[in-house]
Amino acid sequence: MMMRKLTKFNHTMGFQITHSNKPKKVKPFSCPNNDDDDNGGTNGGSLIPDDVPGYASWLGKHPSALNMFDSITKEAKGKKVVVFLDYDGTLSPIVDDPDKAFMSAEMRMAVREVAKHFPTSIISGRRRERVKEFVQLSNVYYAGSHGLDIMAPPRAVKACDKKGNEGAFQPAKLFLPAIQEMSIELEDTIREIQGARIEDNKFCISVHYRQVPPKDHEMLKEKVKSLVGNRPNFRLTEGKMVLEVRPSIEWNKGDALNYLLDTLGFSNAKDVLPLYIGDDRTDEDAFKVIASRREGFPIIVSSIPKDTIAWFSLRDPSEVLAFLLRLAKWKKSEIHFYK
Ligand SMILES: O=P(O)(O)OC[C@H]1O[C@H](O[C@H]2O[C@H](CO)[C@@H](O)[C@H](O)[C@H]2O)[C@H](O)[C@@H](O)[C@@H]1O
Repeated sequence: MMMRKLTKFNHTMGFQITHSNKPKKVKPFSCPNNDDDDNGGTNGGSLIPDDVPGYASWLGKHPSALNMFDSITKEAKGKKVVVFLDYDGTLSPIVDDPDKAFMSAEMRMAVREVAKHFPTSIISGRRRERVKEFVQLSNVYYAGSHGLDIMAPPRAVKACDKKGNEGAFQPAKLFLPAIQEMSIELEDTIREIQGARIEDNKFCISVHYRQVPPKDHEMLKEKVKSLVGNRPNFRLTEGKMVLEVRPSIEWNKGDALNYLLDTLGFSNAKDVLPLYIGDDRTDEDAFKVIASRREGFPIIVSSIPKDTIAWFSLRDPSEVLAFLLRLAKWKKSEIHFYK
């Protein structure tokens, strides 16, 4: 269905699939034994994405959003574009130490420019405050913990806690004591595993194994799965060399996207065009929402072929940067044209 729509869209727009003019050198995969992990644009080396088996034909199904740019803006003309961005692997490269996943100054400038022209939100698995520390922008909205902690526009206050977090929408708040207990149990569970670490993301907990010797990966996963399997209040999702322990409520990045569209005042708008850029499995929930709206653009960041329902792709954060800069430039030129 999606492919049919994409094909029709390409046809209507006279679109032609080509590779982007990006520098060819990218780095080898740091973790070759994890099928789901791509290089996130960080590792130095000689692997060329076009040489990755299956990448060229995958790109045929998920064309570069840079090559599609003119078609995207043609579709966006006169509509209200709303931008949603993931953080890790999208705005910042994947690195070994989660505390060092810094965003470049160029990327910050690009996001700031985009946010000047379009309502822009960052939806991350991390705790909301942490993402804000990394991003350091006041003109974007932040959703942390995979959308379980959303700071929406002030006029759309849906929840207010007594600790002063006025305006934050936190649908899993009642789970907080249980999450804190779970965090302690997880620490105990992984204590003996070399390189394993816990990241407390407030409404969810990440168990990182990027720095765990490969021989111990399965053992770590088994231990965490068995702990979480015994706690009906929790569920487990997997990201890039990370297990994400989340409260078992039906709420994901797709729901967060809908919530933000709603609070931004676009719930009934016919001419709204959400654009979501993300690299990880949890971003697929947001892609799904856009796909079902039949308006907007789900864009995956990946330099290896992977299963996705995103229509378009960008190879790594450097292509995300190029795309965002073009988007801001396009809007500026439009404003100038109509003046
Ligand atoms: O939704 P996201 O913003 O993409 O968050 C997903 C996870 O991202 C972070 O982990 C990932 O990036 C780290 C830094 O590059 C990397 O070391 C790790 O292996 C990746 O999985 C974050 O630290 C996690 O808490 C998020 O769940």
